Amino acid sequence: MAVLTVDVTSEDIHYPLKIEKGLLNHLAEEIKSVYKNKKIAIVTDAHVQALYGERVVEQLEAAGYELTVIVLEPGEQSKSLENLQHIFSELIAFGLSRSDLMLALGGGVIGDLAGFAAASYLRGIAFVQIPTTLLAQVDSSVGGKVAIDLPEGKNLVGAFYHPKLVLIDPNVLETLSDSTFNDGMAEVIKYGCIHDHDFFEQLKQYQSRAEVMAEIESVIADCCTIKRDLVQSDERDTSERMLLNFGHTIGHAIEAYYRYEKYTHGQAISIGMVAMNRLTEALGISAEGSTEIIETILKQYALPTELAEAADYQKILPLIKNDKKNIENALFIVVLDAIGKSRTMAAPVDFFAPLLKGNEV
Ligand SMILES: NC(=O)c1ccc[n+]([C@@H]2O[C@H](COP(=O)([O-])OP(=O)(O)OC[C@H]3O[C@@H](n4cnc5c(N)ncnc54)[C@H](O)[C@@H]3O)[C@@H](O)[C@H]2O)c1
Ligand SMILES: O=C(O)C(=O)C[C@@H](O)[C@H](O)[C@H](O)COP(=O)(O)O
Ligand SMILES: [Zn+2]
Repeated sequence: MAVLTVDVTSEDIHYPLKIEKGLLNHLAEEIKSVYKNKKIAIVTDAHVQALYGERVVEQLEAAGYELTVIVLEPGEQSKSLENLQHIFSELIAFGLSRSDLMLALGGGVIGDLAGFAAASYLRGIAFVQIPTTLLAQVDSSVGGKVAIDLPEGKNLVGAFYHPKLVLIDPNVLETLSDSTFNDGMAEVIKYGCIHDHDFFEQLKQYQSRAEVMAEIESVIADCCTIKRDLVQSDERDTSERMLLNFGHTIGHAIEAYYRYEKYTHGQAISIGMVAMNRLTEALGISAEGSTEIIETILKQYALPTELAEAADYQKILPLIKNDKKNIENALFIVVLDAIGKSRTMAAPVDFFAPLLKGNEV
């Protein structure tokens, strides 16, 4: 088992990320290591419940826990205020107290939503993340960003609230659809872009999902290590942590513009990374030819690199004003000087203007 620890010493927060094939089969002993009471509320979605719900419930019941399982509709639209209210009502009906536990079993949608419910229910209860998508195993379960979406923008209401434990079992990735696996690859590729050229080159060598899966534990550990280090140096997202937002300024606007229906998070940030780098390459900030290299690797994972409707670029731009990286009226963006080397910068007022012409830079 690979164990990484997240230490946010300024907040006295320390928790392990455990990565092991088959970890889901000895779940109860892992939960026992961080939780001594009886009641656990499991939040999951219908796909994950059908695949893994019984296995999780059987083990926890056999270990003597008293459970309730809250099952939500799969998909981004579930990361909503309505579902937050629904979860609170279920927790109250179950009589979950401040000293009890919530377990987030699912992808990034479940982790973000249940995590925010845990952060705010009774002003905060303990929670454990069991991420079941590649995206959640390499990114969303680590670092304590929890949130819901609003029609006005992604993750606009949330908190920094860390789990007590993150249990990552790569075996559960076997049941992902190709498209959901590829969503996770968009964030994996992001890590190469922002931080590690060698890692990016390694990703270029993989010819298929099976080849990635053959080395999945180290791929997950490499991504979690990059994220853990950035989170530890800037938990509240005011400096280095913002680098994790490469491609997200445009990506989040795309998701919101299409009401969280047309593009998944992974697909939207794939388009966002390419659009952002194309703009900065044209300005001479990013290395010549880097956009094409990024586009090529994203296409290897069947990720979109352009909006289906080029005219829509101009329609998504107004949503960028709601980006959380903005300071007063200044837009803050993440740019690559080269693949593997990123920084933040204040964007000039007309920075996004070329997109208004339909993505012709
Ligand atoms: N908090 C963070 O730091 C952070 C980081 C990155 C992304 N996110 C958020 O994560 C969300 C996207 O997460 P996602 O891509 O995991 O989407 P998701 O949670 O919607 O999961 C995608 C699909 O996979 C299904 N699924 C989950 N596990 C499965 C399994 N093992 N086998 C088969 N099907 C399975 C789900 O039911 C769903 O249909 C977005 O809301 C994004 O904003 C948060
Ligand atoms: O953890 C972070 O910090 C990230 O930016 C990781 C992103 O991949 C993730 O999508 C995150 O939810 C975006 O956060 P936001 O603050 O831009 O909503
Ligand atoms: Zn993301």
